[in-house]
Amino acid sequence: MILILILSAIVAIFTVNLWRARQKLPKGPTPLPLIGNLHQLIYNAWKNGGIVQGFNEFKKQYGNVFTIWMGPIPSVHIADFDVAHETHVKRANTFGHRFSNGGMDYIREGRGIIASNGEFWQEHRRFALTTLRNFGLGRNIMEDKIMEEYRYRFKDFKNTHFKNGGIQVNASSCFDLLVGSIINQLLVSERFEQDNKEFERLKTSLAKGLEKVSIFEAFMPVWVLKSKLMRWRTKTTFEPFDFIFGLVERGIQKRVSAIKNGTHIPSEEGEDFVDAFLIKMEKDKNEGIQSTFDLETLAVDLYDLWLAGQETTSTTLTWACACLLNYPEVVKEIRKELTEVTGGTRSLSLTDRPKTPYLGATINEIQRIASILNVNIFRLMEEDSIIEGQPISAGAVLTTQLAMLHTDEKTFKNHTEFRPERFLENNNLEKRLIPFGIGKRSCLGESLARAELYLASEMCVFDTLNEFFSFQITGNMILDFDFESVGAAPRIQTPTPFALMKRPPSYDIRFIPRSK
Ligand code: HEM
Repeated sequence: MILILILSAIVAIFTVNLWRARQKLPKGPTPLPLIGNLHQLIYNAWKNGGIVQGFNEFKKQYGNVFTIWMGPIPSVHIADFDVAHETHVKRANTFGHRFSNGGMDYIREGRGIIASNGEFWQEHRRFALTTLRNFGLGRNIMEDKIMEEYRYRFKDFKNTHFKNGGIQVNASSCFDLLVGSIINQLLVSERFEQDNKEFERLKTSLAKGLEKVSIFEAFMPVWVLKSKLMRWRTKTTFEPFDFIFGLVERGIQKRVSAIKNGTHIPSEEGEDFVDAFLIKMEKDKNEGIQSTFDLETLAVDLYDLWLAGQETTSTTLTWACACLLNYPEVVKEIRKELTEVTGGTRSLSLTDRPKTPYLGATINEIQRIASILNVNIFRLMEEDSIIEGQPISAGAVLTTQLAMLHTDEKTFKNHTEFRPERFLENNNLEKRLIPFGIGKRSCLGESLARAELYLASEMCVFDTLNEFFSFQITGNMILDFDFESVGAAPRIQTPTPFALMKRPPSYDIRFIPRSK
C-alpha cells in the first residue's frame, strides 16, 4: 500500500512538473513521464516509413514548430524556412549554442568545432576557417587540388578496375576514396590508396556505425552510452569513431616525431592543417598566452573536420550519381550547357559557375533530394525566448529539420520529383534550400563541399579525364564519355530512413568512352 502511495506521488510530481514545463514550450503531443513522446515518435516513424515522415505527422497536427519530448528532454523542431531564418539568422546569438550530449560528446567532451561552445568554439572555428582559406578554400588552389585528386583517382581506377571497355566501380567506394583523399591532403598532406587496409576498415565500420546511430544516441547521456549495460549497442555504433580518433592521434604523433627528428620541416604557414595548428601552439607558448591549442584539442579538431567533411560530401556525390543515372535527359541538358561554356576543349573551372545555371540547378536539386541528414544536429537554448509567438524555455534543445524544409510541398511542389528546372523557374527557391544548415553554426566546410560537388558533378557526367584512356580526344571531352549503372539503375530511395544520416543505396557504376 505504501509502495503504491509512493509510486502515485512520484508519478503525480512528474506529471505536474511536465505540465508546468510544457506551458513554456511550443505545442506538441502529450508526453508521458520518463519516456516523453518517444513511443509516438517511434510509432509515427514506423507507420510512415521514416523519421522525416514521422516528424511530418507532428507538423500536420501542431504546425511549423513543435515539441517532442525525447525521454526527459524537450526537443523543439522547426519545420519552416521563415521561422528558421527569423530565429537562426535574425536572432543568431540566442539560437546558436550547440547541444552536445550523448554521441556528440562521446569523444569530444566539449572540445572540437562541432560540439563545443563559447570562446573555445569561436577560436577553433575561426582558426579552422582561416587555415582552410589559406590552403586555398574558395580560391584556385583548391580547384587544382580537387582536380589533381580526380585525375589521380581515375588513373588508378583505370589500372585496377578497367573491364569490358570501361571503368567499373562501386559508386560510394569511388567517392569515399576521392573525398577522403581531398580532405586528408588538406589536413595531413596524405592521400588514401585503394589497398589501404586501415581506410577500408574505417569505411566499412563507419558505414555500419552511421547506419546504426539514431536519435537515441543523440539524447542519451555519455555515461549511459559508456556503461556496460549499453555495450551491446555502443560497440558497433561507436567502435568506428574510436578507430578514427586513434588514427588521428597516431597521425599527429607521427608528425610531431618527424618535426623533432628533422624529417619534416614546416614552411612559415605550414603545409597543412596539422602544421598550422602546431605553429599556432608554438606561437601561443612563446607569447605566454594561456592557450586552448594543444595536442589533444588538435586531435579533436582533426577528427571533427574529417568526420564532417568526408561522409557528407561522399554521400552527396553518391546520391548525385544515383539521380543522374535515373535522369539521362538531365545529363543531356548539362552536356549541352557545358559544351557551350567550355567550347568542348577544356574541363570546367569554378569560375564558370555563373555561366552554368543548369548545372547549378541540378546540384541544388541533388542536395534537396539527398537531404543527407534525416535529423539535423541540435542546438541548446540558454535563455528563455519566443519562437513563432510561442514560448521556448532555457534548457530545451532545438533544431531546424532540413530534410523537412526540403520536402515541404508548399515550397517544393511535387517534392519527390527530381526536377532541376524548378530552381530556374523560381529564383527565390535557392535561398530556401539550406543543406549546409543556417545561422552561426552553419557548415564550416560549405565552400570546399560546393567546389567538390561542382567539379565532381561535371566529372560524373562527362568524365573529363581523357588522359587515362589511350586515345587522343580532339573534340569536347563532355561528348566523349558516358556512364551507366551496372544492372538496374539505383532507386532514389534510402535504405536508412530511421538513422540520423540518409544514406544512398549501394550500386556499381561504369564510366565508358562515348563513340563519336
Ligand atoms: C555536402 C557536404 C556537406 C554537407 C551537406 C554539410 C552539412 C552540414 C550541416 C547541416 C551542418 C550543421 C549546421 C547547423 O548546425 O545548422 C554542418 C556543420 C559542420 N560542417 Fe558540414 N557539411 C558538408 C561538408 C563539410 C565539409 C567538407 C567540412 C570540413 C571541411 C564540414 C565541416 C563542418 C563543421 C566543422 C561543422 C560544425 C560547425 C559548427 O558547429 O560551428 N562540412 N555541416
